Amino acid sequence: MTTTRGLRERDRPITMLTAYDALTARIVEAAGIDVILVGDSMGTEVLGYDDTLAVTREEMQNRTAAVVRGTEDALVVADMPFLSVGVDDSETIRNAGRMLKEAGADAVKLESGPHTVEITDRLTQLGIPVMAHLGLTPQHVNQLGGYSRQGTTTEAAEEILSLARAHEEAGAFALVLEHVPANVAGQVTEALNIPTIGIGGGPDCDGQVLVLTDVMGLSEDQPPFAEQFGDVEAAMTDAVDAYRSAVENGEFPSAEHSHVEESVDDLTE
Ligand SMILES: Nc1nc(=O)c2c([nH]1)NC[C@@H]1CN(c3ccc(C(=O)N[C@@H](CCC(=O)O)C(=O)O)cc3)CN21
Ligand SMILES: CC(C)C(=O)C(=O)O
Ligand SMILES: [Mg+2]
Repeated sequence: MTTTRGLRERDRPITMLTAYDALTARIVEAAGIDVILVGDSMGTEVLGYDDTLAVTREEMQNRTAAVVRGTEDALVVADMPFLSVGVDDSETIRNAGRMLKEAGADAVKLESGPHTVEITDRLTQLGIPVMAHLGLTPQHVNQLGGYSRQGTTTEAAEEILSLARAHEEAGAFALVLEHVPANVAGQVTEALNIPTIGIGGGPDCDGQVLVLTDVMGLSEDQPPFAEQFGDVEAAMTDAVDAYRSAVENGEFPSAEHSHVEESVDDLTE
């Protein structure tokens, strides 16, 4: 079993992948992934929203509970959705605490910035492990104007490094680095003791994370840093199409899927 402490002691890259329900969590755990992130990417990937901002705490908590039910002992991290963190501290603590207490998550992830240093410290002290997240933070899409690469100047990279140090100091157990240059992610990784987990951050992070639907070939828009490792959409389409045509052709259900009960008389006599 992977623990938030044990993550640091791996001798190979950490693997993290998103899952959004018991079904996908069961598959991801069985495939040997170290950490399951119930990402707020759920909003665009399975709930049909245009971005992640509309996702609610209830939705994230319900899906986190489903992921926990679908796994045996995977390390499950619940992503805190837009405005479930930061409005005020007691609300943030309650929202994060419910992910552990009610949904059974092992840790929470917050999209980080200067405003999350203190709350990361507070949550950690209360016993809620925090995964930090710097670089591209998609909940800031309205300020960023898109999902562009972050930390592309020395000044911007220094800001990421300084926030990374501050969150490590505040007690974060790991740091996601999203869509930053590989040399920036590499230097941040070098400077920290906690593990970094990159998504679009190059090979020098301590681990990697991707969105499950990108990996499986089930997403409508794939970021440039993602890789499609399978074509599950084609497999699902084939199965649905085969079912539809078998029903339309009268091939399904066949005798083996049907049962005739001889003891029932002709009902129209
Ligand atoms: N399927 C999926 N995969 C993800 O990795 C992901 C999501 N959804 N939703 C939430 C965020 C959004 N992410 C994204 C989405 C798009 C780009 C992208 O296309 N970037 C281009 C265009 C940048 C621009 O808008 O200016 C790039 O060249 O950087 C990057 C990250 C990463 N996350
Ligand atoms: C891409 C990962 C890091 C994430 O935050 C998500 O899936 O919501
Ligand atoms: Mg997220």
